[in-house]
Amino acid sequence: MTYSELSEQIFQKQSYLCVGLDTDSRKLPPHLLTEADPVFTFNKAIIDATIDFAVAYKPNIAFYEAQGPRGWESLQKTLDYIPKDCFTIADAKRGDIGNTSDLYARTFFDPTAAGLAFDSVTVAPYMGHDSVMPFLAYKGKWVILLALTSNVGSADFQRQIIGDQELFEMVIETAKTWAGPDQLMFVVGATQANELKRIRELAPDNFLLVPGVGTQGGSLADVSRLGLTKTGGLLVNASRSILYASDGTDFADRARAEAKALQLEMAHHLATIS
Ligand SMILES: O=C(O)c1cc(=O)[nH]c(=O)n1[C@@H]1O[C@H](COP(=O)(O)O)[C@@H](O)[C@H]1O
Repeated sequence: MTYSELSEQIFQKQSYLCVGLDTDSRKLPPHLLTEADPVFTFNKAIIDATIDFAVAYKPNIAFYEAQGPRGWESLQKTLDYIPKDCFTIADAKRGDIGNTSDLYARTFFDPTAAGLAFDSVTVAPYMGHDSVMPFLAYKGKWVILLALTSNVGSADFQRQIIGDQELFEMVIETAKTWAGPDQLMFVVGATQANELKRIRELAPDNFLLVPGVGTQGGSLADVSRLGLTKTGGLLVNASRSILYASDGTDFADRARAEAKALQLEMAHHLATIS
C-alpha cells in the first residue's frame, strides 16, 4: 500500500486505528477452544467486528511463534483474511547483519519464497543501516523503525544524550537518510506524547505508528493533537483493550464497541486538521 493510498483510507474511514492482533491463546473466550483453529476463529471474528473502524491490523508475531507451527498457520490464515484495502504490519521487531535481515525481509514480504505478504514490518535500529537496508530493498514495502518506545525501559538507551540530542532523535535523523516517508515510519509510544512535538519537527512527513493507548494508558487526545498531519500521518494501535473487552460469547460485539469508540474520537480529531 502506498503513502497516498493509506492517507486516503484514513480520510475515507475517518480513522487511523490499527487493531493489534496480539492473540494470546490463554486469553481466548472458552467457547472457542473446541474450534479447529481457535486463534484464527477469534481473529476472524475480531476483524469482522472492527473492519468498519480500522485502517490497519498488526499481528504481533510473538503471539503466533509461541504456538509453534500451528501459530504460523494461524498467522498466515489471518493475513489472508484481512481485506486488501487495510494496511498490514508484522510486528516482529527484527534486525540483524545483512544476510540475516535479508531472510527476515523474505519471511514477511515475499510469498514467492515461502514468506508472507505483509505491507510492513517493525524493525529495531540498534544494528545500524546494513541491518535495515535489506527490508528497504523491497520496493512498495515499509519499514517501521523503533524510535521512542512506550515502555519504561525506553529511558535506558533511547533517552540517553549523545552530543546535543537524545539517541531516539539521532535514530530518526539518520534513518531519514536511508529512505523517504513513502517507505519509512517510526514507532513512538503513546505514553511519550510529550516528545511528539519534537518528533514531528524531525519527521514532519513520516507516518508514526503509535501503540500504547488503552491498556498502557496513553492519551489518544494528546497523541492526535501533537501527531496528526494533513495526510493523517498516524496509525494508533490498540490491542488488549479491543481483543479482551470480554471473554464471553459477546467478545466480538464488545471489541466492535471499543473500536467504534476510538474511531469516533479519531473522526473528531481529524476534523480539527485542515
Ligand atoms: O512496535 C510496537 O508495536 C510497540 C512498540 C512500543 O513502543 N510499545 C508497544 O506496546 N508496542 C506493541 O504494541 C502493542 C500494544 O498492545 P496493548 O498495550 O495491548 O494495546 C503490543 O503488540 C506491543 O508489542
